[in-house]
Amino acid sequence: MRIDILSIFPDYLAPLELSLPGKARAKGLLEIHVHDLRQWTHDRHNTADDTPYGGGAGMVMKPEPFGEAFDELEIDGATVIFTTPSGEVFNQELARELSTRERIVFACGRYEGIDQRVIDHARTRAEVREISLGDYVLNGGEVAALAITEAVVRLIPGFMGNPDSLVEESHEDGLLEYPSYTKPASWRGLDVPDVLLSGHHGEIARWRLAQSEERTRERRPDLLGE
Ligand SMILES: Nc1nc2cc(Br)ccc2s1
Repeated sequence: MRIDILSIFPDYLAPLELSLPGKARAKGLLEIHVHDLRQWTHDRHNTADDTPYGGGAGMVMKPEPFGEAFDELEIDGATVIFTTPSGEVFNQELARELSTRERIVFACGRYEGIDQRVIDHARTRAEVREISLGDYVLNGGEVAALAITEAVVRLIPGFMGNPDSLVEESHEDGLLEYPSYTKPASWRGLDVPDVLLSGHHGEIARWRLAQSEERTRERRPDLLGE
């Protein structure tokens, strides 16, 4: 998978140089390229935004820099993700879907958003998804691009050292994950549940499922359709 990220704050994406995606890069599974959108501006001030037609507060990101970036990056056939508070809310199902893509290009919005014609133009040459992290508003799309990238790349086959660790995660089976414990068996007067020390794998599996169902019902009844 190749990921390109367009932002006026490229340093914000620096965490992508850390270990998680770096391992995949080393294995040849993943390429990540972060681009400063201002390299496609040509005025003295490297202007990437302007006032909105129709008036209103705030600024809108200009279409020309994105258009030139799309041309140079040759986005045709890629999946272009616009991170935006008005997008579909990201979830594990969407992460799984995106992990199958060969090429993802993120266009990170700032200010009041990106000129609509950028999205409309992108749809003529690529798969476009408009994605939000949740029902809250950030100051820009970079944090969303970081989160989506991490959730997606860890699902790329061969990326995680132990693929089994992907199976029993929260949201993988529509439930929240059961509580986990490790040594010591007793800590500050708190003991590990006996069933986990029993060696009875069937009982352990039943206990873990019951814990997942109880935790999901308490914290996320929406995941159970309740
Ligand atoms: N939840 C989200 N908020 C925002 C805000 C901006 Br500005 C750009 C993208 C996103 S995704």
